Amino acid sequence: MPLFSRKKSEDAPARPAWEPLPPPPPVREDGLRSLEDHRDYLLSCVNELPAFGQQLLDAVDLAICEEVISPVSLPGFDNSAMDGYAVRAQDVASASVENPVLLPVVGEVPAGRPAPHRLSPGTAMKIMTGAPIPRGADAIVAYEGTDRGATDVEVYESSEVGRHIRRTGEDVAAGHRVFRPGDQLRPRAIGLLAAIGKDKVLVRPRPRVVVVATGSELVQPGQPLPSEFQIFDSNSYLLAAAARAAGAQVFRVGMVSDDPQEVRDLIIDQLVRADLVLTSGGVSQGDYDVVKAAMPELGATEFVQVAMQPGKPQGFGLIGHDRIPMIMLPGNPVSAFVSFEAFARPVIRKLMGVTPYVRPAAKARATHAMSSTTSRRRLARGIVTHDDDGNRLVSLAGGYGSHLIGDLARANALVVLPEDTDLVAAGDQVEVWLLDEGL
Ligand SMILES: Nc1nc2c(c(=O)[nH]1)N[C@H]1C(S)=C(S)[C@@H](COP(=O)(O)OP(=O)(O)OC[C@H]3O[C@@H](n4cnc5c(N)ncnc54)[C@H](O)[C@@H]3O)O[C@H]1N2
Ligand code: MOO
Repeated sequence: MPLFSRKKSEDAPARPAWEPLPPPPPVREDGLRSLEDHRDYLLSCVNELPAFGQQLLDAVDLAICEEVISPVSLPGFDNSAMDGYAVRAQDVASASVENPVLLPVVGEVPAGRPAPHRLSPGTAMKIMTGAPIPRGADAIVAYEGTDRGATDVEVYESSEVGRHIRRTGEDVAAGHRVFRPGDQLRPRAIGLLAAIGKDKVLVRPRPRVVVVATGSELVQPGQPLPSEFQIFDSNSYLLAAAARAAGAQVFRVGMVSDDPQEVRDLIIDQLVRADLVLTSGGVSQGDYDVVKAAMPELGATEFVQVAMQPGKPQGFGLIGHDRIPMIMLPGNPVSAFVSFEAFARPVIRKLMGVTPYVRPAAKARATHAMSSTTSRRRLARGIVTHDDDGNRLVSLAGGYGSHLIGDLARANALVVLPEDTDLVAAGDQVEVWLLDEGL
């Protein structure tokens, strides 16, 4: 016993009283929270990132936050769809290969310039694709229907009023709304914005997502494994790649050991550049479950068990004074990925303002029996194919274990096996989350 001992409260550094998390949804009688309740709770705890003006090419795939009314018509003026001659349809009505019509060529209109003068009856004017139709002309004859003459042209085919003429506003009318807030700017949309003369748009930025893997057993890929009992860190790559595919700007920090102070120091350093922090590992019941041990000191946190397999242990927090959202995923690689799909991807999409936040569910016919787990939703790894009629079929990509990253890599879907069902029979329809496009 020391003679003098200081009071405990003086020893321990004062722990800031973090503003608590919003009230979480209640757990079920078995102590688990449903997948939907947990996902909706996380979504309710994050806000869309503020919008800012971006150059067009930096806005690809982002959600626009303004209504865009086209200030111009597209096309902006009647113009030619072909290189050829502007004529009056009635002047070439009788033209054929046997009986060509001969017209004097009275001028030329390149793209970007007006016609030199009005087209008089009985004459032709050379015209290039995109050039404005001269007043007096009402049809185009393409070069291929003529002898391409420079001073006079022999026309071998008839035309009709409007042939090869692209009309003002037939694509987009001036004053028409071309985008509304929330639309995601795919490359085609970027093309339209440029076509109506916009060089900047108001969009929500890509969320900056910091990815950290925890675990003293982890070794950086590319380095030698110091012992046969260590493993390469796959989760930080898996999660970074998935976050990038979801639209985030990713900072893969890599690995940190199971030392709580090291984890805290690293997270504090990273908060400054994060809109979201994703970690893997250290959220279960183990003696070294470092994330669970370290993070409550840095913010308001919650560790909960979700009624899903894999992905049961989950952590969430609003960290630091800026309350940066942090999703603490379980360490088993398949658990980390499935949890990313269920929770982190919707959150990233909400930060970006891109809807729907959740992947739309699809259906597929099971090609063989699949077993669920009692009271937990099973998200099995599946391979979706199509039958001859184009209907979706799904079979399992290997086993149910949450360490089977080889099977995960072969899968293109997650098969949702309900908690109230023990067995899905061959031929039954099941819900699938399609992970790749075009399935
Ligand atoms: N007594 C109990 N033990 C466990 C429970 C439980 O309820 N009671 N839950 C199990 C479930 S379910 C899961 S999921 C895991 C989650 O554990 P942690 O989040 O604490 O993860 P770790 O223990 O750190 O790692 C689990 C597993 O994954 C491997 N791992 C971790 N990080 C990586 C990485 N970056 N790259 C590749 N592999 C990684 C790690 O080596 C472990 O094998 O807990 C169960 N236990
Ligand atoms: O729930 Mo854990 O994620 O099964 O492996």
